[in-house]
Amino acid sequence: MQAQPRAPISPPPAAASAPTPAPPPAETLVFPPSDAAKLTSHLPPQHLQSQDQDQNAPTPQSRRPFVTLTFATSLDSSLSLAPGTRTVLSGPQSKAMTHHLRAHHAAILIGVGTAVADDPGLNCRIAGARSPRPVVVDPRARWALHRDSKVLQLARAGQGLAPFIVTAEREPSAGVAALLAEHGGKFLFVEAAAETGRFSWADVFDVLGREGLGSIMVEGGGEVINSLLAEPECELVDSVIVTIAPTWLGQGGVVVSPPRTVGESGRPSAPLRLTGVEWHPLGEDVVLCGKILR
Ligand SMILES: NC(=O)C1=CN([C@@H]2O[C@H](COP(=O)(O)OP(=O)(O)OC[C@H]3O[C@@H](n4cnc5c(N)ncnc54)[C@H](OP(=O)(O)O)[C@@H]3O)[C@@H](O)[C@H]2O)C=CC1
Ligand SMILES: Nc1nc(O)c(N)c(N[C@@H]2O[C@H](COP(=O)(O)O)[C@@H](O)[C@H]2O)n1
Repeated sequence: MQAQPRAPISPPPAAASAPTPAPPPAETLVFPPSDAAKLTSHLPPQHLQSQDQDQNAPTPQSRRPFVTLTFATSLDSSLSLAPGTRTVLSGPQSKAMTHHLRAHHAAILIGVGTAVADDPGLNCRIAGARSPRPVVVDPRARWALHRDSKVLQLARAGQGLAPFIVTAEREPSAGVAALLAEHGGKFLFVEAAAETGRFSWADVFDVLGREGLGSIMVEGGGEVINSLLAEPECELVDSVIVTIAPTWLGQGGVVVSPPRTVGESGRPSAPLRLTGVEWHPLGEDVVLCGKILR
């Protein structure tokens, strides 16, 4: 076969004079009402779905938000092929379902591992739907957010919101703080455990509740999901919605597998189970909805 002519390689623009790139072309997703109806009972109550739902309240609300744990996984429970790698698992219909969830939660939360690996947009790309507030859990403030990060490009284009970064770092980068402020985002401070450097999820959700965010969809990645599925943190999860794609990613991926528990006999026991389960086929994927059995 004849080789295709290669596109000419243009020199990279000089850093100082580089114009800010235009936001990525807007993608428009459609999630049919007949599919949306199947999810209604698994969504947060309507009054908790939008940001600042308590804006008229005299004091900031402190009630803990409704928490949905939602992610896409392979048949071998992998979120991605390897740490630091973005892997497409959802087909077009289940991707649209995820964006429907984004439209019906006040915030979308990821760990800094995902922010660094994916440079995600975290907006809702269903026409006319609102976008959630992106929240990045970044205890050491290591996410090098910059003007060209996708989430800020989308915020400038009016296609999404700037992130709130939850950190334990008392003096995060002034440059990042200024960039966040310019776009309507900010750092939120939470104390981390001295021995582990980890937050308690209750503290994270409390601080988000006080920001008026009444519902949070937690998207990942692996460490965030596994720590939230561990006892006693799993008590904070109200709804679980998992897209299962008909593919195996093989060994070495970022796997969802919470810590094992040991039963009274001393033998390993299953740590968690879902109840009230529904399975909804969407394209070639299946979407599993349920609640953690208490
Ligand atoms: N298929 C899907 O639906 C999704 C896939 N992914 C994939 O997952 C992968 C990323 O997963 P992973 O590497 O595990 O990273 P995570 O996104 O889970 O981020 C992990 C980091 O977040 C911080 N963190 C997490 N939990 C806590 C806590 N309780 N307290 C304080 N800090 C916390 C830590 O930062 P620090 O190290 O600085 O202490 C930790 O290293 C990527 O490949 C991404 O593409 C992500 C989301 C969804
Ligand atoms: N639902 C779902 N399906 C997949 O196949 C995925 N890889 C992910 N990943 C999550 O979505 C984020 C990307 O969001 P944008 O498209 O950039 O807005 C990514 O960071 C993961 O959190 N999700």
